Amino acid sequence: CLLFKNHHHNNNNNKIHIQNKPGIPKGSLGWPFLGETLAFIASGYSSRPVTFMNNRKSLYGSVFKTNILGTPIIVSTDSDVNKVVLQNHGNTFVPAYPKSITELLGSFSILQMNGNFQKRIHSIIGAFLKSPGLKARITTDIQNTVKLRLSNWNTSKLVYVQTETKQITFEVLVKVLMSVGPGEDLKILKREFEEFIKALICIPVKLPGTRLYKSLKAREKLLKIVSKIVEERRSTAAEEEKASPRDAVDVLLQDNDVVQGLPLDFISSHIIELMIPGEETVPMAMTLAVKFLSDCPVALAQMMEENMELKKQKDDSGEEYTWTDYMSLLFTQNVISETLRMANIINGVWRKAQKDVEIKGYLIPQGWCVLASFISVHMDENNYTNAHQFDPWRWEGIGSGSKNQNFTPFGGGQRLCPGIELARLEISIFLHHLVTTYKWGAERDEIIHFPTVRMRRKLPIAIAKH
Ligand code: HEM
Repeated sequence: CLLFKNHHHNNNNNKIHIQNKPGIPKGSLGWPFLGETLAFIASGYSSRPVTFMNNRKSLYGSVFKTNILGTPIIVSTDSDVNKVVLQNHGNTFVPAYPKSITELLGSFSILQMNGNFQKRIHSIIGAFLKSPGLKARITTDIQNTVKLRLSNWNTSKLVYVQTETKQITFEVLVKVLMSVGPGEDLKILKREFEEFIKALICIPVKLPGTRLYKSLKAREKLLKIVSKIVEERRSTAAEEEKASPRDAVDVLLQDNDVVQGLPLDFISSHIIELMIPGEETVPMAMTLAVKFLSDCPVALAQMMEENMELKKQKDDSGEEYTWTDYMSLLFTQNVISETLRMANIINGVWRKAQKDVEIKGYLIPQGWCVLASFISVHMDENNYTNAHQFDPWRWEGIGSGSKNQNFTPFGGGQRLCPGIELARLEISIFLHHLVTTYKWGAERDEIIHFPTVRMRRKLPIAIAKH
């Protein structure tokens, strides 16, 4: 990314060494401007992205300071400290992402909102995503999308798992958010959305031709399409339809009518911003599950057996699958937990302290950013024996409850991901139909962790029908 290359020549030998105030975590802020960004990125491109954190943890302790992506920041690799940051009693911590992310999100994005507004949006979206009505409907929708996509796979060609899962999850996402089905609108939304998020970590300059400029342009186009949908909905929605919302547009319109009276543009931008957390995360979890299973035939065999059993039962009885059918596949759920632990799709969350806070003897001074590093906790040998090994059996009898502070792929506390159940359902449905329809062999590929988690070659697999 340009940000880092451009300033390379500014390097000189003046490494910054800030004197430690008592209690401020130890650590090095690295070079002027660049800080320790290069080491951080290099680690993100290696097969052990946690190395950056581990090296500093062994030098300075489990909470340390550094300077990455243009931000001096205190990093916590300690799950007790992370818990306090996530719980955020007294609203001490506000979200604080690098500048290009905040530019793109817009100030009303739930990911950067604070206080009552965030709580309100969080609770209505969470309530909708967890409602039994949505669960029943969306289970069928997801199944149809997955089955149709899988049936189009060609056994004589390589299948790129990352591309396929992105298509599936995008379709599900726009269905949940705005009830758009397959067709021209979906294609345009996908194209513009992909353009929009490309700049999530890049140079924060809005000149024509730059990544951010292009992305903000794409955002304008998206806003137009979504606003049209929202407007049509508002003018046609009958009272009874509003009573049980069909999608996030209904939910926000309903809420808007009751309390806010905000312009429709606000609702449309909320919808776009709600696409961000669900768009990359779910397909990457699916893709990495396929990757880890390909590398662990014993786990794949056990998972296949469990899923074949359910399929047979359904075929024999002629009954429809329900949400709970998928959730009752215990080994498959363990595979998903283990995938999320190792994948670290969201490797941590960024916050800024609004006042001085002391946690476990570490001072986080007012105005400092904090990165609660999930990857460090998930890959810590003290929490998980052979942490770099894919071992779904380690979850047997433990489960993946939200009380486990050493397992936070969905964050926690005040901002715990409201899409948690939907995400697990989507992954379960995809894996069920994949393993009961096809056998496969994966080609060599590598996981890259920066700026976001992805496969270098989009994970090509050769498939054969059972
Ligand atoms: C495997 C998939 C997913 C992972 C790993 C994931 C992870 C996360 C994490 C770690 C957070 C907390 C961010 C923070 O504390 O700043 C979060 C928040 C959020 N997620 Fe997810 N997510 C996933 C899927 C989804 C889906 C499918 C949706 C919805 C369609 C969704 C919607 C949200 C929203 C709206 C927030 C913001 C909540 C708030 O700030 O109040 N996520 N997610």
